[in-house]
Amino acid sequence: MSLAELPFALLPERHPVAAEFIVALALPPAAPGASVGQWLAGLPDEALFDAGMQREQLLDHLERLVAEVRALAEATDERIDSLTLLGGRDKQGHAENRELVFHAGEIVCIVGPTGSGKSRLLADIECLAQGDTPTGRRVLVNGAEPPAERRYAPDRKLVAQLSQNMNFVVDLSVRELIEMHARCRMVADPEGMALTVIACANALTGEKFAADTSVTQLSGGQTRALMIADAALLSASPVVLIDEIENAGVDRKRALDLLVGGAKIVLISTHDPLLALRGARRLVIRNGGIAEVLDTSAAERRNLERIERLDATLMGIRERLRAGLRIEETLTWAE
Ligand SMILES: Nc1ncnc2c1ncn2[C@@H]1O[C@H](COP(=O)(O)OP(=O)(O)OP(=O)(O)O)[C@@H](O)[C@H]1O
Repeated sequence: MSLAELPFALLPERHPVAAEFIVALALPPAAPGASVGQWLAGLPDEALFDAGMQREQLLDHLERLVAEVRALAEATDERIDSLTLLGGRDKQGHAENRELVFHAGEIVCIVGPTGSGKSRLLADIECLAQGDTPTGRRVLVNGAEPPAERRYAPDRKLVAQLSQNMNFVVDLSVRELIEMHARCRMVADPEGMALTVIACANALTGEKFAADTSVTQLSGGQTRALMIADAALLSASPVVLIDEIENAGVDRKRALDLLVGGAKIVLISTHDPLLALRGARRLVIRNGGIAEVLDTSAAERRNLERIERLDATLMGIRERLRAGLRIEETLTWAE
């Protein structure tokens, strides 16, 4: 059925963006039972004049809007089961000689000294490098070279990157911002989704915030928590890259659980043992190249449990300091 034949009453359900466009132009709704074409034919000239549109142009506009929305939905719904990283060369030009495959639901950590090339590796994945970055690495999607439009069209990005700083250029409430994102993603219930994302973000951070808080008033930790919850629940990107989440006042364990729950590939650059040992494996970067790939061993997993207990004790001390209490008892680390 063409758009002109569609009953006008079905427009909000079938093509919500087109329905919103009509509301935004302040055009009057159709008589009961009318199709979109009949509505268009019956629109008073002055309403069209006020909207700055001609009759034929309006149908053309609506049809293009519907087609674009459909193309966008098809592009972002494509499943990513794996990313393959084909090695390039380190800063000295030595070949990496590696082929690594990352699967959906996997956490991969990237460790290495300052300046060794961790961010470069994330950037190679972000731009789906094809031998055209300083490292010469290549990235395959589901085992094949990604088409060029994948790399360059911003609305078809596979990768959501959570960077260290997030500056908001608009002054919206948290609820408005996330609802806006949900609408762009064509989520069925944007209001409900916004509340879910906010509740999740609040579960990740010690300092809770209200839905009506302005985004510019969020602390660093709150912003981070919001971006993580948004990336986990609302982002269509099947790959999430994180450049450090330590020291941001975020519950890192929960954040990772949330992110991998959505069958995403999570790559995280970190020196935090809590995060580095939670991944199935970690890439050791030296001198711009992947020097080693370490699978997390059984002994390391056992140590992770100890480190988690240590971290819980430290968090408890932090909470007490925050509450203005003294820390005077002799501290012991229970095993
Ligand atoms: N294989 C490579 N060939 C050439 N240049 C490289 C290579 N890998 C990294 N570099 C360059 O080295 C510099 C440092 O790399 P990068 O910023 O990725 O380090 P980092 O490990 O993230 O550092 P930090 O921990 O301080 O954030 C960058 O300019 C980067 O482009």
